[in-house]
Amino acid sequence: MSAAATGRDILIHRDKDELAQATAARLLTRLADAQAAHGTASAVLTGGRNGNALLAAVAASGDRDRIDWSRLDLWWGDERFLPENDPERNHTQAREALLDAVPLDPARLHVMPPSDGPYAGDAEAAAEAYATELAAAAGPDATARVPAFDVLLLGVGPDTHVASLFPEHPALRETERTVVGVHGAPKPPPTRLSLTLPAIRAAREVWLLAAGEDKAGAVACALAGSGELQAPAAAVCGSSRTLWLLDEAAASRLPATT
Ligand SMILES: O=C1O[C@H](COP(=O)(O)O)[C@@H](O)[C@H](O)[C@H]1O
Repeated sequence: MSAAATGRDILIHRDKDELAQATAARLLTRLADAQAAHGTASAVLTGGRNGNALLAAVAASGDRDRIDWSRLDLWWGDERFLPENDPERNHTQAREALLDAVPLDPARLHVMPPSDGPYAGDAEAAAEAYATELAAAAGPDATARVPAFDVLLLGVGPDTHVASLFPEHPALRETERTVVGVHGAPKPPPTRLSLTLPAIRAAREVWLLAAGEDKAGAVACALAGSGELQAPAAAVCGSSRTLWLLDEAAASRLPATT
């Protein structure tokens, strides 16, 4: 299913700070609604500049305790395969931005394995372990081998990558596995773990974040209907909603009719 198949919404905020604050408010509302509807909520986090800015805005929000943090499952869309606590790991950066400041249930915090843990340098084994954890949480009735996440966040890279799915990379062609080891990534570090397109598309809502001039070409290219292999951001969608959250600089090359 392509992103075009489910349609998409595009919201443009003035600048990166307004984008982060408005998205934090939107995320807290979405998760509070999910907890009201089915007791728990689930979100998939993204790293990178916009992902970290969003988490910092949640941390600073006066509304952050509108959600019950102990009934929130947090997953990762991708991770840089580095030693535990490495400052370049997405999880390390998220801890600093938000996670250490809120009362999460450690059993609901689903961290992708580091490179120095039990999988010692074996990204494939680490990916398989995370896929097993996802499948266990999906439950026996799930149509996919991952939970139907309430919100899955994706930062859009300047080359249109999302999670650790890079243009023309073989990981983009994966149709069976839900998590893969990514080797030879063009952005450091070269070895990463990533959800695959089928796992991402199982989410109820997929939100793509992009701020800044350096993202304008990627946003225009993905929203112009580029091929999935050329522009991974064009390949993702949620089963209920696909929402692009931009600032004016990132939206500056979109045609006026978008
Ligand atoms: O390396 C990564 O990059 C992307 C985008 O990051 P940005 O700094 O260009 O916004 C991010 O979404 C991904 O999680 C991360 O591993």
